Amino acid sequence: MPESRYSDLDRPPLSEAALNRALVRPGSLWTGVTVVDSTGSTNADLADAARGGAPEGTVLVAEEQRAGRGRLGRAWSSPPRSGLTFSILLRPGVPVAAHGWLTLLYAVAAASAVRRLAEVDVRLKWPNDLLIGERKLAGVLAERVDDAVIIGMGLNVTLRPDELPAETATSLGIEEAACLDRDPLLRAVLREVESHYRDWTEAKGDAEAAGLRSAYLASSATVGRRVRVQLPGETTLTGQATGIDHFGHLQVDAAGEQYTLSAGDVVHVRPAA
Ligand SMILES: O=C(O)CCCC[C@@H]1SC[C@@H]2NC(=O)N[C@@H]21
Repeated sequence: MPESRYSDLDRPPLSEAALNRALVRPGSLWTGVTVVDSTGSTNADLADAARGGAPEGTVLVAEEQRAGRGRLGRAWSSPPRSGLTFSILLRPGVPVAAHGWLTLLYAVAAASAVRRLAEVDVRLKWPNDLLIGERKLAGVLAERVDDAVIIGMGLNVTLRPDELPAETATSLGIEEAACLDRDPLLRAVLREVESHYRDWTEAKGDAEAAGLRSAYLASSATVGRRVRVQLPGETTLTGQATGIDHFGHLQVDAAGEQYTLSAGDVVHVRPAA
Protein backbone atom coordinates (compact mmCIF):
# COMPACT_ATOMS: atom_id res chain seq x y z
CA MET A 1 0.00 0.00 0.00
CA PRO A 2 1.48 3.44 -0.86
CA GLU A 3 2.48 5.78 1.98
CA SER A 4 0.16 8.71 2.67
CA ARG A 5 1.62 12.13 1.83
CA TYR A 6 0.00 13.63 4.91
CA SER A 7 1.25 14.05 8.45
CA ASP A 8 -0.26 15.20 11.75
CA LEU A 9 0.64 18.77 10.81
CA ASP A 10 -1.96 18.56 8.05
CA ARG A 11 -4.78 17.87 10.48
CA PRO A 12 -6.34 21.24 11.30
CA PRO A 13 -9.38 21.33 13.61
CA LEU A 14 -12.90 21.75 12.25
CA SER A 15 -14.61 25.10 12.68
CA GLU A 16 -17.97 24.77 14.45
CA ALA A 17 -18.87 28.38 13.61
CA ALA A 18 -18.13 27.96 9.90
CA LEU A 19 -20.11 24.71 9.74
CA ASN A 20 -23.13 26.34 11.40
CA ARG A 21 -22.92 29.37 9.10
CA ALA A 22 -22.83 27.11 6.04
CA LEU A 23 -25.45 24.56 7.04
CA VAL A 24 -27.95 26.02 9.50
CA ARG A 25 -30.30 28.30 7.57
CA PRO A 26 -34.02 28.91 7.51
CA GLY A 27 -35.73 25.92 5.90
CA SER A 28 -32.61 23.74 6.19
CA LEU A 29 -32.82 20.27 7.71
CA TRP A 30 -29.82 21.05 9.90
CA THR A 31 -30.75 22.74 13.16
CA GLY A 32 -27.34 22.93 14.82
CA VAL A 33 -23.82 21.55 14.49
CA THR A 34 -21.73 20.90 17.61
CA VAL A 35 -18.04 19.99 17.36
CA VAL A 36 -16.47 18.42 20.46
CA ASP A 37 -12.77 17.68 20.97
CA SER A 38 -13.32 14.22 22.37
CA THR A 39 -16.18 11.95 23.35
CA GLY A 40 -16.95 8.26 23.69
CA SER A 41 -19.29 7.90 20.72
CA THR A 42 -21.24 10.54 18.81
CA ASN A 43 -23.97 7.97 18.17
CA ALA A 44 -24.30 7.29 21.90
CA ASP A 45 -24.35 11.03 22.70
CA LEU A 46 -27.05 11.77 20.13
CA ALA A 47 -29.09 8.80 21.36
CA ASP A 48 -29.12 10.47 24.80
CA ALA A 49 -29.98 13.80 23.16
CA ALA A 50 -32.84 12.16 21.23
CA ARG A 51 -34.29 10.76 24.47
CA GLY A 52 -34.04 14.28 25.89
CA GLY A 53 -36.10 15.67 22.97
CA ALA A 54 -33.35 17.14 20.75
CA PRO A 55 -34.76 18.24 17.39
CA GLU A 56 -34.37 16.62 14.00
CA GLY A 57 -31.31 17.92 12.21
CA THR A 58 -29.01 17.98 15.23
CA VAL A 59 -25.44 17.18 14.16
CA LEU A 60 -22.62 16.13 16.48
CA VAL A 61 -19.01 15.91 15.27
CA ALA A 62 -16.11 14.61 17.36
CA GLU A 63 -12.45 15.36 16.67
CA GLU A 64 -11.72 12.18 18.62
CA GLN A 65 -13.87 9.24 19.71
CA ARG A 66 -12.69 7.04 22.54
CA ALA A 67 -15.34 4.33 22.11
CA GLY A 68 -16.59 4.67 18.54
CA ARG A 69 -19.14 2.00 17.65
CA GLY A 70 -19.26 0.06 14.39
CA ARG A 71 -21.79 -2.32 12.86
CA LEU A 72 -22.26 -5.80 14.33
CA GLY A 73 -20.75 -4.81 17.68
CA ARG A 74 -17.39 -3.77 16.25
CA ALA A 75 -15.35 -0.70 17.20
CA TRP A 76 -14.54 2.32 15.02
CA SER A 77 -11.29 4.12 15.75
CA SER A 78 -9.17 6.81 14.13
CA PRO A 79 -6.52 9.21 15.47
CA PRO A 80 -7.76 12.73 16.38
CA ARG A 81 -8.62 14.97 13.39
CA SER A 82 -7.54 12.30 10.88
CA GLY A 83 -11.07 11.51 9.79
CA LEU A 84 -14.65 12.64 10.04
CA THR A 85 -16.59 11.02 12.88
CA PHE A 86 -20.05 12.47 13.21
CA SER A 87 -23.71 11.63 13.75
CA ILE A 88 -27.05 13.13 12.82
CA LEU A 89 -30.42 12.90 14.49
CA LEU A 90 -33.48 12.34 12.28
CA ARG A 91 -37.13 11.95 13.17
CA PRO A 92 -38.48 10.53 9.89
CA GLY A 93 -42.25 10.79 9.67
CA VAL A 94 -42.48 7.82 7.31
CA PRO A 95 -43.61 4.25 8.05
CA VAL A 96 -41.09 2.38 10.21
CA ALA A 97 -41.08 -0.46 7.65
CA ALA A 98 -39.26 1.89 5.26
CA HIS A 99 -36.56 2.92 7.75
CA GLY A 100 -34.22 0.20 6.48
CA TRP A 101 -33.58 2.51 3.52
CA LEU A 102 -32.15 5.27 5.71
CA THR A 103 -28.66 3.82 5.96
CA LEU A 104 -28.61 3.09 2.25
CA LEU A 105 -29.80 6.64 1.56
CA TYR A 106 -26.99 7.96 3.73
CA ALA A 107 -24.40 5.81 1.96
CA VAL A 108 -25.63 6.90 -1.49
CA ALA A 109 -25.48 10.56 -0.46
CA ALA A 110 -22.05 10.31 1.17
CA ALA A 111 -20.60 8.41 -1.78
CA SER A 112 -21.89 11.01 -4.19
CA ALA A 113 -20.43 13.89 -2.14
CA VAL A 114 -17.03 12.22 -1.71
CA ARG A 115 -16.86 11.24 -5.36
CA ARG A 116 -17.56 14.81 -6.45
CA LEU A 117 -15.20 16.58 -4.05
CA ALA A 118 -12.38 14.07 -3.68
CA GLU A 119 -12.53 12.77 -7.26
CA VAL A 120 -12.24 9.13 -6.24
CA ASP A 121 -14.31 6.20 -7.46
CA VAL A 122 -16.43 5.29 -4.44
CA ARG A 123 -18.74 2.28 -4.56
CA LEU A 124 -21.01 0.74 -1.94
CA LYS A 125 -20.71 -2.61 -0.28
CA TRP A 126 -24.12 -3.63 1.02
CA PRO A 127 -25.51 -2.35 3.21
CA ASN A 128 -23.51 0.81 3.79
CA ASP A 129 -19.75 0.60 3.48
CA LEU A 130 -18.02 3.05 1.15
CA LEU A 131 -15.25 1.32 -0.78
CA ILE A 132 -12.44 2.42 -3.04
CA GLY A 133 -11.61 -0.67 -5.02
CA GLU A 134 -12.10 -3.40 -2.43
CA ARG A 135 -10.84 -1.27 0.50
CA LYS A 136 -13.11 0.35 3.06
CA LEU A 137 -13.05 4.15 3.16
CA ALA A 138 -16.05 4.79 5.40
CA GLY A 139 -18.80 3.09 7.35
CA VAL A 140 -22.27 4.07 8.43
CA LEU A 141 -24.12 2.99 11.58
CA ALA A 142 -27.83 3.67 12.13
CA GLU A 143 -29.49 3.16 15.50
CA ARG A 144 -33.13 3.69 16.40
CA VAL A 145 -34.15 5.51 19.59
CA ASP A 146 -37.95 5.60 19.97
CA ASP A 147 -39.19 7.65 16.98
CA ALA A 148 -35.71 8.98 16.20
CA VAL A 149 -32.93 7.47 14.12
CA ILE A 150 -29.29 8.30 14.80
CA ILE A 151 -26.98 7.83 11.84
CA GLY A 152 -23.24 8.00 12.38
CA MET A 153 -20.46 7.96 9.86
CA GLY A 154 -16.76 7.39 10.09
CA LEU A 155 -14.76 8.55 7.05
CA ASN A 156 -11.00 8.01 6.82
CA VAL A 157 -9.45 11.22 5.52
CA THR A 158 -5.72 11.59 6.29
CA LEU A 159 -5.01 8.30 8.08
CA ARG A 160 -1.66 6.76 7.15
CA PRO A 161 -1.38 3.03 6.39
CA ASP A 162 0.01 2.33 9.88
CA GLU A 163 -3.00 4.09 11.45
CA LEU A 164 -5.65 2.03 9.67
CA PRO A 165 -7.43 -0.67 11.64
CA ALA A 166 -6.99 -3.29 8.91
CA GLU A 167 -5.26 -3.93 5.59
CA THR A 168 -8.69 -3.95 4.01
CA ALA A 169 -9.18 -0.24 4.90
CA THR A 170 -8.00 2.90 3.15
CA SER A 171 -8.15 6.68 3.45
CA LEU A 172 -8.56 9.61 1.07
CA GLY A 173 -4.90 10.54 1.70
CA ILE A 174 -3.68 7.09 0.72
CA GLU A 175 -5.83 7.22 -2.40
CA GLU A 176 -4.33 10.62 -3.33
CA ALA A 177 -7.77 12.19 -3.39
CA ALA A 178 -8.27 15.72 -4.72
CA CYS A 179 -9.68 16.98 -1.39
CA LEU A 180 -8.42 16.19 2.11
CA ASP A 181 -10.04 19.17 3.76
CA ARG A 182 -12.58 17.89 6.28
CA ASP A 183 -14.72 21.06 6.42
CA PRO A 184 -15.90 21.00 2.79
CA LEU A 185 -16.16 17.20 2.84
CA LEU A 186 -18.46 17.32 5.86
CA ARG A 187 -20.56 20.12 4.38
CA ALA A 188 -20.89 18.26 1.07
CA VAL A 189 -21.95 15.02 2.76
CA LEU A 190 -24.57 16.77 4.91
CA ARG A 191 -25.98 18.75 1.97
CA GLU A 192 -26.26 15.61 -0.12
CA VAL A 193 -27.90 13.72 2.77
CA GLU A 194 -30.40 16.57 3.15
CA SER A 195 -31.32 16.48 -0.53
CA HIS A 196 -31.84 12.69 -0.65
CA TYR A 197 -33.69 12.73 2.69
CA ARG A 198 -36.13 15.37 1.42
CA ASP A 199 -36.88 13.35 -1.73
CA TRP A 200 -37.35 10.19 0.31
CA THR A 201 -39.61 11.74 2.97
CA GLU A 202 -41.67 13.52 0.28
CA ALA A 203 -42.12 10.08 -1.34
CA LYS A 204 -43.27 8.84 2.12
CA GLY A 205 -40.34 6.43 2.34
CA ASP A 206 -40.93 4.86 -1.09
CA ALA A 207 -37.36 4.31 -2.30
CA GLU A 208 -38.51 3.51 -5.81
CA ALA A 209 -40.47 6.74 -6.17
CA ALA A 210 -37.63 8.76 -4.63
CA GLY A 211 -35.17 7.36 -7.18
CA LEU A 212 -33.19 5.95 -4.29
CA ARG A 213 -33.25 2.30 -5.30
CA SER A 214 -31.83 3.02 -8.74
CA ALA A 215 -29.22 5.41 -7.24
CA TYR A 216 -28.15 2.71 -4.79
CA LEU A 217 -27.92 0.05 -7.51
CA ALA A 218 -25.86 2.39 -9.70
CA SER A 219 -23.28 2.69 -6.89
CA SER A 220 -23.44 -0.89 -5.68
CA ALA A 221 -20.26 -2.95 -5.68
CA THR A 222 -22.20 -5.91 -4.30
CA VAL A 223 -25.17 -6.56 -6.58
CA GLY A 224 -24.09 -8.78 -9.45
CA ARG A 225 -21.18 -10.21 -7.45
CA ARG A 226 -20.60 -13.58 -5.89
CA VAL A 227 -20.70 -13.00 -2.14
CA ARG A 228 -20.14 -14.76 1.13
CA VAL A 229 -22.34 -13.34 3.87
CA GLN A 230 -21.73 -13.83 7.57
CA LEU A 231 -25.22 -13.77 9.03
CA PRO A 232 -26.02 -12.81 12.62
CA GLY A 233 -25.06 -15.91 14.63
CA GLU A 234 -22.67 -18.45 13.11
CA THR A 235 -24.33 -19.00 9.73
CA THR A 236 -22.62 -18.18 6.43
CA LEU A 237 -24.35 -17.95 3.07
CA THR A 238 -22.54 -18.06 -0.28
CA GLY A 239 -24.22 -17.14 -3.54
CA GLN A 240 -24.88 -14.52 -6.17
CA ALA A 241 -26.12 -11.08 -5.02
CA THR A 242 -29.01 -10.42 -7.39
CA GLY A 243 -30.71 -7.26 -6.15
CA ILE A 244 -32.08 -5.01 -3.41
CA ASP A 245 -35.72 -5.44 -2.42
CA HIS A 246 -38.44 -2.96 -1.47
CA PHE A 247 -37.09 -2.76 2.12
CA GLY A 248 -33.43 -2.27 1.18
CA HIS A 249 -32.64 -5.91 1.91
CA LEU A 250 -30.06 -7.87 -0.12
CA GLN A 251 -31.35 -10.61 -2.41
CA VAL A 252 -29.04 -13.61 -2.81
CA ASP A 253 -29.36 -16.65 -5.03
CA ALA A 254 -27.57 -19.54 -3.31
CA ALA A 255 -27.57 -22.64 -5.51
CA GLY A 256 -31.01 -21.78 -6.86
CA GLU A 257 -32.51 -20.94 -3.43
CA GLN A 258 -33.61 -17.30 -3.05
CA TYR A 259 -32.71 -15.50 0.20
CA THR A 260 -33.49 -11.98 1.40
CA LEU A 261 -31.06 -10.64 4.01
CA SER A 262 -31.80 -7.74 6.32
CA ALA A 263 -28.36 -7.80 8.02
CA GLY A 264 -25.00 -9.44 7.60
CA ASP A 265 -21.35 -8.95 6.79
CA VAL A 266 -20.64 -9.30 3.07
CA VAL A 267 -17.39 -10.47 1.52
CA HIS A 268 -17.10 -10.07 -2.25
CA VAL A 269 -15.81 -13.43 -3.40
CA ARG A 270 -15.11 -12.65 -7.07
CA PRO A 271 -16.71 -10.67 -9.89
CA ALA A 272 -19.91 -11.98 -11.42
CA ALA A 273 -19.34 -14.37 -14.32
O1 LIG B 1 -18.63 0.42 9.33
C1 LIG B 1 -19.14 0.42 10.43
O2 LIG B 1 -19.07 -0.59 11.16
C2 LIG B 1 -19.88 1.63 10.91
C3 LIG B 1 -18.94 2.60 11.53
C4 LIG B 1 -19.63 3.84 12.04
C5 LIG B 1 -18.68 4.72 12.83
C6 LIG B 1 -19.29 6.04 13.16
S1 LIG B 1 -18.08 7.19 13.72
C7 LIG B 1 -19.34 8.31 14.20
C8 LIG B 1 -20.47 7.50 14.78
N1 LIG B 1 -20.29 7.28 16.21
C9 LIG B 1 -20.08 6.00 16.49
O3 LIG B 1 -19.88 5.54 17.63
N2 LIG B 1 -20.09 5.26 15.38
C10 LIG B 1 -20.38 6.06 14.21
